[in-house]
Amino acid sequence: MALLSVENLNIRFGNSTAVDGISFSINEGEVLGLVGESGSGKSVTSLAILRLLAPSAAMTGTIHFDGHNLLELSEKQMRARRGRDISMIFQEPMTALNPAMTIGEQIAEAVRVHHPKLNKAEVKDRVLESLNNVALPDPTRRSKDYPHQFSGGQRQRIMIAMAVVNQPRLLIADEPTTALDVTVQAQILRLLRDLREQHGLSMLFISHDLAVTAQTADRVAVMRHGHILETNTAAELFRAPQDDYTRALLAAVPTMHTDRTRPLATL
Ligand SMILES: Nc1ncnc2c1ncn2[C@@H]1O[C@H](COP(=O)(O)OP(=O)(O)OP(=O)(O)O)[C@@H](O)[C@H]1O
Repeated sequence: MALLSVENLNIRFGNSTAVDGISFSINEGEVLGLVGESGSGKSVTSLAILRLLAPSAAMTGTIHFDGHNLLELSEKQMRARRGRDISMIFQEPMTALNPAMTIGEQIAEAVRVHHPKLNKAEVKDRVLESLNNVALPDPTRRSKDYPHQFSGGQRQRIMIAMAVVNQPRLLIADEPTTALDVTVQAQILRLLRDLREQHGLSMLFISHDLAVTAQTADRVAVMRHGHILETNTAAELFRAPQDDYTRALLAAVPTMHTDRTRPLATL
């Protein structure tokens, strides 16, 4: 059975439709990529899963997670799931991190919200373990530092540590590497792959970049103007794209295997 199953999800803001009857599912341990241009409805979809959209958003359809329709849960029931069963990371870690608190305190707070009975030493152990999991160097000392004392890539690691500290079953990663330079981007993608391998984390990986998505996801859903145009394994999508828009996205992907000695027309 799918861990997450979105069926016929429709999201409107007043008269404008942001998401128009989309369906997709994520199996246990699977990474689904959601790829599409700006404004296609990717972020709105992820916020709907966490029930974090403004009350002005009108939603129909179902979002089943672990057997429950999230759209029918009370706010209290949803709060118990956010950050514990389902976590999210964003493009810009500074929006998720509090600049006035040390990173250790912030991750500890994320632990205590869902595990109020743990004592101080147990919380501290979990904080250091999560910083170890994301390979932040010297976690004991650095947990006492503030967000601005880290590089962009380190901040992204810290946000990931905070997102996975309670061992969620689903991680929603919304453009997690877009703001990073290419080398750091590759390191963060590797980290996400490692976390998935080591902890069986399921993931919804959102990006406008098909190449990055294909490196990370098992299956990819291509989204445009609030619709999902096609969903396929990353390999099949590259081999035999079904939709013109997917073909256009693929044409924009630089290939490592291009033989530059051949004239362009024969490629
Ligand atoms: N609070 C809101 N009120 C009204 N319209 C909104 C609101 N949030 C999003 N939208 C609209 O919903 C549509 C989908 O936006 P969304 O942010 O999901 O796109 P996206 O694919 O994530 O793009 P980006 O990569 O730029 O974040 C857009 O047309 C956007 O203007």
